[in-house]
Amino acid sequence: MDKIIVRGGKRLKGRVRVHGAKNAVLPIIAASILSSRGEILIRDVPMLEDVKTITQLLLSMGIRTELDEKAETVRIQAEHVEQTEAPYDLVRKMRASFLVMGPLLARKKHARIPLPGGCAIGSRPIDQHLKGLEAMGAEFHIGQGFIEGTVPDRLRGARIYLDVASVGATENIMMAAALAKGRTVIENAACEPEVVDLANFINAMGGQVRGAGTDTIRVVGKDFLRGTEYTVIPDRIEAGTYMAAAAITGGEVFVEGAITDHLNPVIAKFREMGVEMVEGENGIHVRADQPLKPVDVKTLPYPGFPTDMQSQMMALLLNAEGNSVLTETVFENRFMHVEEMKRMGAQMRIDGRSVLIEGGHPLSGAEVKATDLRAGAALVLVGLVAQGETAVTELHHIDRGYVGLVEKLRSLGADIERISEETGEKVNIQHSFA
Ligand SMILES: CC(=O)N[C@H]1[C@@H](OP(=O)(O)OP(=O)(O)OC[C@H]2O[C@@H](n3ccc(=O)[nH]c3=O)[C@H](O)[C@@H]2O)O[C@H](CO)[C@@H](O)[C@@H]1O
Ligand SMILES: C=C(OP(=O)(O)O)C(=O)O
Repeated sequence: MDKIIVRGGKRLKGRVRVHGAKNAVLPIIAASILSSRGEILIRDVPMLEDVKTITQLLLSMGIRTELDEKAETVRIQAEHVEQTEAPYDLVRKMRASFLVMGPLLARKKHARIPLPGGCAIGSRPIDQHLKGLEAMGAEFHIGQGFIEGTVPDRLRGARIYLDVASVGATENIMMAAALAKGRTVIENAACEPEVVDLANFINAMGGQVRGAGTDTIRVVGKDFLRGTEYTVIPDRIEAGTYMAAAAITGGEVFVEGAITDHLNPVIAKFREMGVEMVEGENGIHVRADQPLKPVDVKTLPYPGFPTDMQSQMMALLLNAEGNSVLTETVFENRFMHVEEMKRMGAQMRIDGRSVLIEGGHPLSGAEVKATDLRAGAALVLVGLVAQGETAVTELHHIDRGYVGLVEKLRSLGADIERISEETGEKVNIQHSFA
């Protein structure tokens, strides 16, 4: 097991490049299963553990899949899909594995996938995925920890109203609808940029998806989809994390590749806190030379403030001069990092779905554990300003979603390294990706 060691007190300065979006590339790779002709080439693929997991999943189905780490590409040839059962070992590592359900049902009329289960941030049910797919003619049977879906005839288009604007359910239904017979309408659909990216990818394969990015998506099913080349959007959450790193250290950083439109709610809150945010040609300049002001924040589905930036925002608010309230409305249990931050001197209290934060108290380094992916990044952010040394453990969470976090922060001037707990030696994660 590795840990990240960070010694606080450095002001970050420079330029950092944002990689492709994890939450866009995972559904895009899953959607490749829909293509029965030609080859798919996906560019700007972040070489993350989650990407490795989903490509292994495709390989386990007999789909030709090749990751090129240097070129940051994935090539997929899905003419033959030999296996429609997903191994538990892969699904338990990553909930997004469930995104192969829609494509498999559409393409092969069968899928058997281990139930993804709960996780650190909440129970995360899949009822909306199933409701949508059932409306299109799929039948489900649950047993022995698996969910098995079958399609007696061919999936057919349907009108589906989602009770919650779930990102994953919208994506699963959209993918299934792309090969269904007739027209599907998804109402109360999720509007996240990653949903739009998936729709664009399906269209690039010859699909017909309209309205992605609004709450009503219309899909006309096609008889087949074909190979294409596609470039994934930049990761707005990774961008937001580096924006927070600049702001928390009173630094000045150009976050290259960040798309302002995708980050509006985050940028607005940073500005309210007194951080200068200037849109550049291909990114955002962040400059923080004033004390941070406290603000209230509530997470919401897009275009609201993203839940995936909640813990990083908390790190920032701990350093604001005054009290803030941070409310989480998307997941019911996404405050696991609060106790870890308290170990570093944070003064805050959970009150139902909100956290009352008293900013401005001194923070000191401690050994803390990443309780989920974004919580891990947030603890590193606190470490950047805490006095002394912070050691962040349970790095498998961080590795799911950040390419070269340590290297990128170090290039901005942070005093940070990753060491192996067994040998005490430095680890360069970019070389440890198999
Ligand atoms: C791989 C990926 O893209 N992950 C993102 C995706 O997760 P994911 O797609 O799992 O998140 P959802 O949008 O589905 O979940 C939002 C809320 O809806 C609830 N829900 C969801 C499905 C369902 O069938 N029933 C139901 O009640 C969930 O419990 C949660 O409270 O969107 C989340 C919300 O922006 C992000 O935090 C995750 O980073
Ligand atoms: C919660 C996240 O991802 P996942 O849905 O894959 O767990 C995340 O990216 O912050």
